[in-house]
Amino acid sequence: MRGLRIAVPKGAIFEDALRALEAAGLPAGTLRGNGRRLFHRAGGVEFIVSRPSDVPVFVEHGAADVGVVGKDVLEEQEPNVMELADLGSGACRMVLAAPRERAGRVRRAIAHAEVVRVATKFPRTARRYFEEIGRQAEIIELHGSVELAPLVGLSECIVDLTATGTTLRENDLEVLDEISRSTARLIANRGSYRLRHAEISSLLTAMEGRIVGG
Ligand SMILES: Nc1ncnc2c1ncn2[C@@H]1O[C@H](COP(=O)(O)OP(=O)(O)OP(=O)(O)O)[C@@H](O)[C@H]1O
Ligand SMILES: O=P(O)(O)OC[C@H]1O[C@H](OP(=O)(O)OP(=O)(O)O)[C@H](O)[C@@H]1O
Repeated sequence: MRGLRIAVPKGAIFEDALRALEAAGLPAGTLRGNGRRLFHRAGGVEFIVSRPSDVPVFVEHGAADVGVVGKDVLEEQEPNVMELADLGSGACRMVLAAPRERAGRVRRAIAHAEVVRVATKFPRTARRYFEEIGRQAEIIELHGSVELAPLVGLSECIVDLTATGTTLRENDLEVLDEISRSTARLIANRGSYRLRHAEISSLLTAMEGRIVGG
């Protein structure tokens, strides 16, 4: 049987994921400075490096046994995987935001149940939020730089992640509402969790000892 295969997301939580895996005794450091290489085998385990939003896809289909992914992505995709642990890192908030000088107008439009245009990388999360508050929205899906949309009239507001607040501030956007909070999670394929139970639970135990706030 091949070694346990672990999906690591590139981007914002790449470095924290490597640190958590290294702290659990895995040779994840091999992924650092390894250029464009996406598949690594080291110390009896395998690592794949994917786009953050693709981690649950690899794990759900069993192409990876476990993976690290933001809770925001799990809430958006609702993949059929097991969520094993909150790693505490990658803390950010999913918010509704609008241009500062038009924030009042957008607030009133939502309060009066007018249809507002919302740009987002998280269409299901945005739709669910507007359903929960009983308001209507036209969702415009983007794949990045969402903050740009209300600045050029593509939308009136956005649903996006904020961490330090720098991106919102530099684009003169203001938070209207907090939708949820997110941190990085360790997830597992359901079949792998049964078949590789010993390996996955010892990884979980080793990682849990190092979890931020755990
Ligand atoms: N500024 C941030 N600070 C801390 N964590 C963040 C920040 N932005 C996003 N995250 C967390 O890191 C995860 C990956 O975000 P990142 O911005 O690297 O990927 P992405 O470009 O959105 O992914 P994809 O390419 O799959 O669309 C997010 O799902 C979220 O959980
Ligand atoms: O509050 P801050 O610390 O500024 O971080 C928030 C930004 O980080 C993420 O963007 P990312 O860098 O992934 O770029 P993207 O716009 O392409 O998603 C997120 O989508 C925000 O744009």
